[in-house]
Amino acid sequence: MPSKKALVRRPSPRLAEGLVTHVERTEVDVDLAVEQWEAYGEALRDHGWETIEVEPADDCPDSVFVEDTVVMYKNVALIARPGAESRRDETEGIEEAVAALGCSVNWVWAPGTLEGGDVLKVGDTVFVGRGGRTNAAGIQQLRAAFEPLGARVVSAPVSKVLHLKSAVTALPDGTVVGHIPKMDTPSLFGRFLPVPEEAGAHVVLLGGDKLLMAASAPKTAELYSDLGYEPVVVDISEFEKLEGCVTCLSVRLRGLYA
Ligand SMILES: NC(=O)NCCC[C@H](N)C(=O)O
Repeated sequence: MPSKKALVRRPSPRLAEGLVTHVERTEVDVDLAVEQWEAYGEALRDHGWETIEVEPADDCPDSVFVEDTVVMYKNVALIARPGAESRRDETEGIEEAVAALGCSVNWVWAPGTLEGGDVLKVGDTVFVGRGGRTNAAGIQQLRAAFEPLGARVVSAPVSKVLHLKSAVTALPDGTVVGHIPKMDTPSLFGRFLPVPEEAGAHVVLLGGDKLLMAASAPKTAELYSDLGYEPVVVDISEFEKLEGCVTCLSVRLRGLYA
């Protein structure tokens, strides 16, 4: 039976200093963010996930966005090399966490940059966004790490949003969902469903028909319900102010041998 473990990382007290690139900076309520983070973890646990806290990285304002620090494929963890220099120190704690779980560990090396938010896995296809945070060398290294394990790596331009997964994720049947105004190349994704809200494009697959998604996408939640899915809604407003979404607050591990 596949493991259902999820890595999460407690928000830094410096969260409000987190990076913003494609949105205007607005004030972040750090206490509220911590409450929202607790509720997010609760939602994972309520649906059978064991949450594992990565050692906090309090000097790194964006460290709560743990997804960006590692990419998992089967039992192999590829430690990212964030394109944002202020995020580079975040990877130390994640290395320890994945090694402790018995993963085989690989690294992205300079001049490569890669952030986990740019990587979308749909079965054995691994889409990787080439944009502000992930460069061509990073993509080549991802290919070298995962193609020998059976992955097919497909690269996609990303210019309108922070990461590939700020624009697209996928439903349990592999249909890619995205908000077209934020996408560079909708035709790249094969079976594709457009959704009416940007945050509606972000789903975390909790298992079965359950989709974890943000409260800021009510029309898309209705669309998913109509299609037979069960949205599990969490409010992540304070993270959205920093261009975070539901996907970036955890790393789900399903391919562990343990
Ligand atoms: N995977 C993600 O969507 N990560 C969000 C990162 C937001 C953070 N403020 C950053 O700019 O790096």
